[in-house]
Amino acid sequence: MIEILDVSKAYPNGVHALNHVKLKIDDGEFVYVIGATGSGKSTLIKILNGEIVPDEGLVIVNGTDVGALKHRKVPYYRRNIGCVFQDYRLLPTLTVFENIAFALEVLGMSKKEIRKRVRDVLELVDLKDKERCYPNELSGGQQQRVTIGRAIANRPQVLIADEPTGNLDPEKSLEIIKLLEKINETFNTTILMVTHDIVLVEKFKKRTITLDHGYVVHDSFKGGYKSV
Ligand SMILES: Nc1ncnc2c1ncn2[C@@H]1O[C@H](COP(=O)(O)OP(=O)(O)OP(=O)(O)O)[C@@H](O)[C@H]1O
Repeated sequence: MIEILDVSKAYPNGVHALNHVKLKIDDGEFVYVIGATGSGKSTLIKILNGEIVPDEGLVIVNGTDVGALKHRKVPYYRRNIGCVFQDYRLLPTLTVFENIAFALEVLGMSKKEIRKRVRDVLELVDLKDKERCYPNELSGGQQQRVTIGRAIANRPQVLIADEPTGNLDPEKSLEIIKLLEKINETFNTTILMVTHDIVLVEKFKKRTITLDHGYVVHDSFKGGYKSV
């Protein structure tokens, strides 16, 4: 479970990026985070993955007090948080197979386990026939599917996707959201997806949290809308 308890964050330039944010997200939920540019969405994600520490309040992810983590413990915490970004961030000199395998090698998995896991992941993201390709030989949608595969290869409990469809056309965006839904259903992974794509939000209805100037101004909670 993710608990964000009265979290505020201001940057040194005086911008209050988050103000008294309170949210509770259950295991296995699929949640959109929306809001205008500068409303605090990325700051919320950075606080969740331990990149920045809140000035006030607590962030508890699966029992871990993220803000209190020692610097050297953050990489271990992040093993449980898969991250996907708009700009894919694949390693250009590694094949699709190697990109996903690399994420598992650093966790110390055996070669045999890695091979099996990568094959399973490639099947899930429907890219078995592309395992020997390099990222620049793939379309944007395919690259994003590899990134998602890499992010979930070690079965994290939480997947954070920051504008995963930002560079894709509507058809490819649809594929990505369906893949995220499949991951959510197959592994019960909690998914937080930051998006500007209101068409997707309207079409694939899910709990939607709206930020405005660092405040949660709306939270549609499991179907019915509740204001905060
Ligand atoms: N490192 C930083 N230093 C100073 N101000 C920052 C920093 N990062 C973000 N901000 C400011 O904090 C506010 C929230 O930024 P944030 O990046 O969280 O918004 P966002 O909703 O993710 O925006 P976008 O949709 O454009 O990505 C903005 O006013 C932004 O200018």
